Amino acid sequence: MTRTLLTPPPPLDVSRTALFADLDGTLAEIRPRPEDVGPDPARAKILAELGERLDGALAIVSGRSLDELDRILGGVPPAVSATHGLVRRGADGGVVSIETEPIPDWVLERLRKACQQRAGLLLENKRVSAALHFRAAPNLAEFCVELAEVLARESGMTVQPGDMVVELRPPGATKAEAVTAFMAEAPFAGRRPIFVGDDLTDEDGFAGAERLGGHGVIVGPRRPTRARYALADVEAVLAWLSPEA
Ligand SMILES: O=P(O)(O)OC[C@H]1O[C@H](O[C@H]2O[C@H](CO)[C@@H](O)[C@H](O)[C@H]2O)[C@H](O)[C@@H](O)[C@@H]1O
Repeated sequence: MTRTLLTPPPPLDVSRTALFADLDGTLAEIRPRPEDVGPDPARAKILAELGERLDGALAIVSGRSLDELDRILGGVPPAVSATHGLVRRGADGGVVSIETEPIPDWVLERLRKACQQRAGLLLENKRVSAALHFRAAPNLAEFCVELAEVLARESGMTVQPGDMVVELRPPGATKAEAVTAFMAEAPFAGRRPIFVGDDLTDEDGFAGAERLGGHGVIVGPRRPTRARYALADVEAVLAWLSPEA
């Protein structure tokens, strides 16, 4: 982990790189609510071109559900990992779900009740996990984390902290395992993994890339990090990934 000043990454070596990118805060600007993020023609063009330049070795590795990723990205690139590594779709379109049990109803009910009783909280049901968002009520951060911890103890689920959000998810796969699984398959195998992301779960992605001889690129000011390079914001990421870079 480092707190020292990190420099921007060198231009992508597209012939040898497998690129893994987070979505929110990395390829898409943070918005007040998850549903405020939608398709974007400029980003879509950059990703389509990048996928071609990398011969398909491009995957989005996100905390979003698979349906959400398809709504926002329109299936480009085809390779995605959803719900922090619990679901994965390969470059060939095959979907692998590591955990298929839906989040228990009683857990959802307790989260729903908390949202009904406190203005500003938002529940995102991702079927195998649930996110309690407090971006509109930052003063409730501690309450949300404590509630998630209680529910995790009672349900055997895991607490996943994030950017103005706390999630409950089954224990198991992380973004690191998603990177490892992609790297065992064509067209990723034999390339050097680079993972770009902004949030806490992206540290798992950075670790996964490092373990296979690659590295991480952190977006924004969050520190400490195990990433080797840094980019300031979404705009800088999209510029780095563009053919003109
Ligand atoms: O791994 P990511 O692709 O970065 O997904 C992480 C979470 O992103 C979404 O929430 C975040 O973005 C929202 C839209 O900008 C924002 O309103 C929220 O405060 C952020 O936490 C998504 O809703 C979550 O399901 C993802 O886990």
